[in-house]
Amino acid sequence: MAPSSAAGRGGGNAGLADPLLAAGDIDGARQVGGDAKDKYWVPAEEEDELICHGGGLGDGRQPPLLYRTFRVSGVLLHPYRLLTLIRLIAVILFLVWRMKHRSSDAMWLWWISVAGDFWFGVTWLLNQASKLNPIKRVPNLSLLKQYLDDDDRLLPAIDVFINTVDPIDEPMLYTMNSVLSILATDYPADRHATYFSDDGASLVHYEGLLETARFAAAVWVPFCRKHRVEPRAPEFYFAAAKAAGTYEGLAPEEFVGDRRIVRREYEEFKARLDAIFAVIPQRSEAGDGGGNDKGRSVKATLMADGTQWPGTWTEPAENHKKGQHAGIVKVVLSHPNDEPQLGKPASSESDHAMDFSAVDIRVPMLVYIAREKRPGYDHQKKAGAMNVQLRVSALLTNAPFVINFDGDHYINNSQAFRAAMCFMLDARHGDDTAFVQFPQRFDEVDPTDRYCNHNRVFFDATLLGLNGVQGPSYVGTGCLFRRVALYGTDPPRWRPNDDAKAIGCTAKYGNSMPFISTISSDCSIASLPAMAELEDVAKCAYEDGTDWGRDVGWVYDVATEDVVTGFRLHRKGWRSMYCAMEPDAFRGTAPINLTERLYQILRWSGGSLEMFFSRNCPLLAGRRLRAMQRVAYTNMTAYPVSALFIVVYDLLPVVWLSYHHRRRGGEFHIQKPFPEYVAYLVAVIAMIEVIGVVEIKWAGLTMLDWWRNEQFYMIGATGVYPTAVLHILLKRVFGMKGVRFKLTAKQLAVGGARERFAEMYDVHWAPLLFPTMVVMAVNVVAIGAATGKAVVGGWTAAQVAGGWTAVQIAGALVGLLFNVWILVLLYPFALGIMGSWSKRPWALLALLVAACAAVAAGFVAVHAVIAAGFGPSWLGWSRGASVCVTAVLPSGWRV
Ligand SMILES: O=c1ccn([C@@H]2O[C@H](COP(=O)(O)OP(=O)(O)O[C@H]3O[C@H](CO)[C@@H](O)[C@H](O)[C@H]3O)[C@@H](O)[C@H]2O)c(=O)[nH]1
Ligand SMILES: [Mn+2]
Repeated sequence: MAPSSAAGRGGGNAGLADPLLAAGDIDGARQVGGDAKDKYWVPAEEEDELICHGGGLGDGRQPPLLYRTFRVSGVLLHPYRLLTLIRLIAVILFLVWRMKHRSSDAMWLWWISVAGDFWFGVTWLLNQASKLNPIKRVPNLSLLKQYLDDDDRLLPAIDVFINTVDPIDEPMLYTMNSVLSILATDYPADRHATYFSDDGASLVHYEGLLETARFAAAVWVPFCRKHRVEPRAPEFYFAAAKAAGTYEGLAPEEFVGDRRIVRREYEEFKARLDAIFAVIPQRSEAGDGGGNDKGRSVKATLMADGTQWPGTWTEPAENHKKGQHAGIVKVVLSHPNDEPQLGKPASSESDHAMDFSAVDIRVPMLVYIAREKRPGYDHQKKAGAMNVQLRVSALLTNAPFVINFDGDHYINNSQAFRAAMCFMLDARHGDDTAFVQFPQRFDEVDPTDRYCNHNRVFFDATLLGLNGVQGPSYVGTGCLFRRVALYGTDPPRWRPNDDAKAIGCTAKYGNSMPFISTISSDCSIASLPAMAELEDVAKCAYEDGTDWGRDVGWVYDVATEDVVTGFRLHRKGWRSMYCAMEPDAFRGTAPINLTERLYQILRWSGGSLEMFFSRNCPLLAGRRLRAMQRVAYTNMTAYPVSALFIVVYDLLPVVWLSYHHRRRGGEFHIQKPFPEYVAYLVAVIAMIEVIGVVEIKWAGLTMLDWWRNEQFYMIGATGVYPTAVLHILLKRVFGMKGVRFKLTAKQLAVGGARERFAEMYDVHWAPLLFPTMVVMAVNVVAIGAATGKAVVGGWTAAQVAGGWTAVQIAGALVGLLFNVWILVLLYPFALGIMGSWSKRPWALLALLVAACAAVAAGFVAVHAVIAAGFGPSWLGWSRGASVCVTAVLPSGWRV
C-alpha cells in the first residue's frame, strides 16, 4: 500500500540501507540534519532493550546488534501526546455535555447521533493510541557483513514466493520482470530459490518462465552482478532516466558497451515473451492433439515437445479449464552448486559479447507451480496458493525463511534480503521475530496520487506506531517470514522447555511423510524428491481435515489473508519488525482506476470485518497479544462499522424534510442548544487536523499525503464501508458468501501504446459508485437550497420571526461550510466519475457551481410559489441539511 521523496543514494551499502545515517557513518551516533524526513528522529536508549535469546546463526557466537533504534524527538513527541490527551478530554466533555442536554427536535435521532459520536470518539482513540510511541529501526548492513566474516555463504537461505493468476490481467512482462529482479538480487545464488505460483495454470506462464530463465542466466544476472546495477528489474532499470548513483561495479570502462548489448537483448527477450501468446495457439492448432484427443472437437494445448499441457487450455476442456486441472510442479532452473562459478571471457562469436570471466554466473533455483484445482473445493485464492508454495518449497529447499511477492512487485533495492536478516539474526528480538514487513511502494501512480494509492499515512505513520508495540501488521507483498512460525510453533520466549522444533503430525500437517520430516530437519537440498511427492502436496484434497489455513500456514476464509495471518502470529506471542529502506526495498503497481481502487478497499474493509467476526477476533486473543497491539487490531478490523452511523447521517436531510413538512415550518435542531453543539463539533474536528499536522512532521509526510488520506476515508465511508458491512451481515445472518477476492486488474503502462495514466480516466460504472454519488447530490442540494434561501431573504425573515441571534446565523453559516467541506473531501471521487473530463478540473468546479445554482434557482422559484399563498414554508430544512452532514466528518479514524 506507499513511496517517499527519494533521498540521494549514499555511497556504500551502508548508505543504501541507512536512511537515518550519512553514507558510511556506520556507528550512526550522528543524526542527519540534511534529510527533512528524519529531522525529528533521535537514537533510542538501546540499553533498555533486553538481550534475551542470542539470535544469530546458531553457531555459538554472540551476534552483534544488527539494527539501531530511533524514536521521535521530544520536540514533537510531547506535543503530539499532549494534543491527543487534550482532544480526548474535549471529546469526553462533549459527550458529557450532550448527555446533560437531552434536547432535540427528534429524540430518536438524538440517540443515534450520540451513539455515533461516542463510536467515533472510541475509534479515534483506538487509532490514535497505537501511534503514540513510533519507532524506526535501521538495519546495519556493514555489521552484518562483519558478523558473517565477509562470507556470504553463511547467510541463511530464503525461499521466495511469487504469485500470479493471469498473464493478461497481470501483464506477464511485469511478472517476469519481478522474477528477473529476484533471480538477480544481491544474495548468494545457492542461498535462495524462487517458487512461482500460477493460479491460472497457463502454459503461457510456464513458457514465459523458461524464456526468463534463459535470459537471466545468459545475460541479465551476470550483467547485474558485474556492474552492480539497480534496480534489477530490466523494465524499470532501462526506464530510469540515468543511473543515479556512482558506478559501483567491477568494470567501469565496459559498462556503456555492455549496457547497450543488454538493452538490445532485453528488447529481443520482450519480443519472445510477446510471441508466446501467439505461438502456443498456433502450435496447438497445427498439432494432432497430442495423440489422445483425435476425433474430439477441442484442440489440446501443446507444449513445445508436442505433448499435452496438463494445466488449462486455450480452448477450455474437461480437466483442462479454470478451476479444474491437474497440479503441476516443474523445476525450471535447478539448484546451483555451493561454489561460485565464473563465466567466459568475451569472444568474437556473437553469443559471448560480454566478458563475464570475473563474474559468478550461477542463477538461483526456479520452480513453476500450478496447484491442482477441482470443482467443489474452495481454493482459498492467494492464501491457498501460498500454502502450496510453502509445502513444495519445504520438499525442495526448505529454507528457514520465506518471503512473498505479488506478481507485480519487484525488488528495487538488492540489499533488501540482507536488511531483513539484520532483524532476524539480531541478538535482541531476532529469535522471537516471525516476520519483517517492508512498506509497499508504487510506480505509475499519478503525481497527485488522486486515490491515495500510496497510503503514506498508513505506511509512514501507523506502521511505525505499531513498530513501537509488538510490530507492524502483515499487509501482504514484501514480507519475510520465519518458516517455523508459519507452521504454528510458539516463539522461543513462550516456549518453556525450548523444544525448538515443532513436532510434526499428520492430523495437523497432512499425510505427506516427506513433508512432515522436513519440519524438524534443517535446510536440505540434498536430492530432488520424486515428482509424485511434490504433486501430492499440491493437491486440493491434501488439506482436508488438517490444520492448514487455520493454525498452520496462511489463514483461510478471510479476504485479507495478510492481516489475519499476521494476527495469528502476534497472538502466539511472536513479534514483527518494520523495515523501510532508501531506496525502497520493493516496488509495485497500484490500481489508479476509481472502480478498481474501490473494489480493493472493499476487499480490505470486508476482510477486516470478516476477521473481527471470526475466531480471529482481536478481543478473543490471549495474554500473549500485547494490550496496545490488541487495541490496534481492534481498530484495524472494526473500523468499517463507522459506516453504519455515517449512512444514517447521510440520510438525515430526508428525515429533516419530512419532519418539517409535518411540523409546518420552523427550524429543526438535532441538538439544542444548537450554537454550543456546533462549537463543540468544530473544536473536536479541528483538533484532528492539528494533531495531523504534528504527525505529518514526524512521519515526514506532505500535507497532500495527509489530505488524500482524509479524502479517501470519506470516499470509502460513504460507499464502500457500508457495502462491506452489508456483506458481512448477509454472510452472518443468511449464510451467504463473504467478500470475494477480486483480482485488481493491472494495466501495462509501458510501451507508449496508451497514454500515461489512461486508466485513471476510464470510468467503469458499478453499483459501488452510487451511494457516494447520492451523498454528493445531497450536499449540492443543501448548498443550493441554502443559497436560494439567502437570496429570497429567508434567513432574515426567519431571524426576525424567531428572534435569531448572531450566534445562530454563524451556526447556519458553519453548516453551509460543512457541506462545502464534504464536497471538497469527495472531490477525487467526483473527478473519478468524470472520466477524461477530469483533466480539466475547472470543468468540475463549474459543474458543481452550476448544480448549486440550479438548485438555488429552483428554490427561489418554489419560494415564489409559496409566497403566492400556497401553504407554509417547509424549506427551512435546508439549513438542517447543511448541519446534518457535519457529523460525517470524523475522518482519519481508521487504519
Ligand atoms: O486466486 C488468487 C488471487 C490472487 N492471487 C495473487 O494475489 C496477489 C495480490 O492480488 P491483487 O489483485 O494485486 O490485490 P492487491 O489489493 O493489489 O493486493 C494487496 O492486498 C492483498 C490482500 O487483500 C495482499 O495479499 C497483497 O499482498 C497486497 O499487495 C497477486 O499477486 C495475485 O496474483 C493469487 O495468487 N491467487
Ligand atoms: Mn496488487
